[in-house]
Amino acid sequence: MLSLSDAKKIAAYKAVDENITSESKIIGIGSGSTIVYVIERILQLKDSLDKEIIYIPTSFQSRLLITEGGLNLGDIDQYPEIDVTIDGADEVDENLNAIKGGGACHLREKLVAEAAKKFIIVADYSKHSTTLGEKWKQGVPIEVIPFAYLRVMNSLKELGCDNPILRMAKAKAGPVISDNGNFIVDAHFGLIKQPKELLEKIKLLTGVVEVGLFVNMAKSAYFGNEDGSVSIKHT
Ligand SMILES: O=C(CO)[C@H](O)[C@H](O)COP(=O)(O)O
Repeated sequence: MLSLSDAKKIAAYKAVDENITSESKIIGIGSGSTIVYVIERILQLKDSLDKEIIYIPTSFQSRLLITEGGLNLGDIDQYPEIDVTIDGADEVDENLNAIKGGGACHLREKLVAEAAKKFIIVADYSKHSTTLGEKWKQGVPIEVIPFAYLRVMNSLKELGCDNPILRMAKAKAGPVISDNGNFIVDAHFGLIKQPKELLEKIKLLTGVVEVGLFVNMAKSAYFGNEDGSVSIKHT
C-alpha cells in the first residue's frame, strides 16, 4: 500500500512523462508538496528535454524549485501564453473542478493555469471526491486584501459559511500573508454542489482578490493510487 507522498510522486511522474513533450516550450509550475515531485521528474529527464524550455512559477516556493534546479525561470508578464501548467490540488471532484489554496498560492496558480493551453492536476488518492467539500474540511481558501477581511468574513456568513476563519501563521503571531501581501480566509460551505455559482458569489465581494475554486479549468487529473497505479481522468 503506497503512502500519500509516494502516491503524489507516481502521479507527478506520470503527468510529466505524458505532458511535457518536445512541443512544450513554456511550462507553468504549481505549488505544494506534489510539485516537488514534478520538478524532480523534470530534472531526471532534463537531458532529453528541450534546453530552452521556460518555467513559470506560481509562488515563491516554485520559483525556488525552478532556480535551484537550474531550470530557466520566466515570468507570466514575458510569457502570457503557456503550453502546459501542472499543479496539485486539495480536492478534485468528478468533473475535475478543484479546491486549491491550501498553500495560499491560488491567485497566482489560477492565473498560470488560465494562461495554459492545458491545465493538468496531480494528486494522491485522498483528494478525489464526488462533490467538492467531501474531503477537504478546511474550507475554500479565499485571498482577501487585509483592509477588507472582516467585512468579507461577515459577508461569507450571509452566503452560508457558518464559521469563516482567518488563516493564522504557524511560526509567527499573526495571519498568513500570501505572496501578494494579502490575507487568506478559509470558508467552509459543506458539500459544494454548484461550485461555479459559489465562486461567482464570493468573487463579487469587495476586497476578495481570488477564490480557491477552480471550475471548468483542468483538462486532466492524475491520481496516484494506493496500489501503485495512476488513474487519469479527462474532461
Ligand atoms: O493549491 C495549492 C497551494 O496553494 C496546492 O496545490 C495544494 O494545497 C495541494 O498541495 P499538496 O501538493 O502539498 O498536497
